[in-house]
Amino acid sequence: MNRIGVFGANGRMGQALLQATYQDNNSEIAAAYVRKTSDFFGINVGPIIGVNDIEQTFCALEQTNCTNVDVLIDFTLPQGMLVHLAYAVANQIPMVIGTTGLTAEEFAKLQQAAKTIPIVFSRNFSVGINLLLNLVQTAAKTLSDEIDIEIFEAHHRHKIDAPSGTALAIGEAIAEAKGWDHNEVARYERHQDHVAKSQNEIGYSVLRAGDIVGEHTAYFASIGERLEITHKASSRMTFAQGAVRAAGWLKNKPAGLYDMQDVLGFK
Ligand SMILES: NC(=O)C1=CN([C@@H]2O[C@H](COP(=O)(O)OP(=O)(O)OC[C@H]3O[C@@H](n4cnc5c(N)ncnc54)[C@H](OP(=O)(O)O)[C@@H]3O)[C@@H](O)[C@H]2O)C=CC1
Ligand SMILES: O=C(O)C1=N[C@H](C(=O)O)C[C@H](O)C1
Repeated sequence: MNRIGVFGANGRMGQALLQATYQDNNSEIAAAYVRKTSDFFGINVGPIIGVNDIEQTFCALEQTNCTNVDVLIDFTLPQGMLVHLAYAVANQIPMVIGTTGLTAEEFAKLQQAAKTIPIVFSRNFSVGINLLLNLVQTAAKTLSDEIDIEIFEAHHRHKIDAPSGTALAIGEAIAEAKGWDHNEVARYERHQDHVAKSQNEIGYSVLRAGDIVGEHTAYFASIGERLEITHKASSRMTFAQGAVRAAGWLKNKPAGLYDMQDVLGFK
């Protein structure tokens, strides 16, 4: 059994991760971590995820009874993730990370940690998006440089980072296929520009509304035709099951930075 510790266990993804771990035949919930200040601290996990045959309570990292974990999973916020990462490094525990919105400095810390522990970091753990990352590279390589490339993403009203980690991963994959520096071609803002778009740019647009789980479209448009490659997630269980799969894959891997494409064998 892969004994999994879930950080941010009370969050939207945290609860989905507990469910996915519980449902996976090769995994079990070893720890459901919340902040000590959380309303969930000390209450039973079972009723929260709709099962009655587990006895764990939501616990805090500071507690010694939250140990004996094979793999840690983090879908929180960058600030929390870095604290959790330090704990994983100090205790030499492999880690699966889905937290998005990292700065370059925060990502550099993750890369540094991966020199001592194995880490799977992915901005989207769904199979579909990981296939889409390959499809957009094929489109970018095949279509002429005169094509306009734009990325649209839509998420629920609570999401705080924008563009989404997935949208940026799509843009970076396209830039790599084109041989462009993503930082130079990414265009996040057109408000009050009053200039037509230039070639060799990747424009991002963002929608936040209601309970949208996650939608992404890459547009490749020229005069007379347009290719749109779209992925729509309708359940967070898709991401959670991918992360639990990654945790199983990671368990006995050497230190290094991996992603979901490695887990799926797409590379
Ligand atoms: N890679 C992927 O496939 C996916 C990634 N995500 C990403 O996962 C992250 C979480 O999303 P979601 O579940 O919707 O968010 P929620 O707001 O529902 O949950 C966030 C969780 O993180 C905890 N948290 C926040 N800050 C800290 C901190 N400083 N220390 C410890 N814990 C902290 C919160 O605890 P508290 O309640 O106490 O504030 C909460 O449990 C986001 O970055 C999102 O983009 C989401 C879906 C898929
Ligand atoms: O915050 C979310 O909900 C999601 N975040 C990830 C992202 O930023 O790309 C993945 C998914 O789209 C859901």
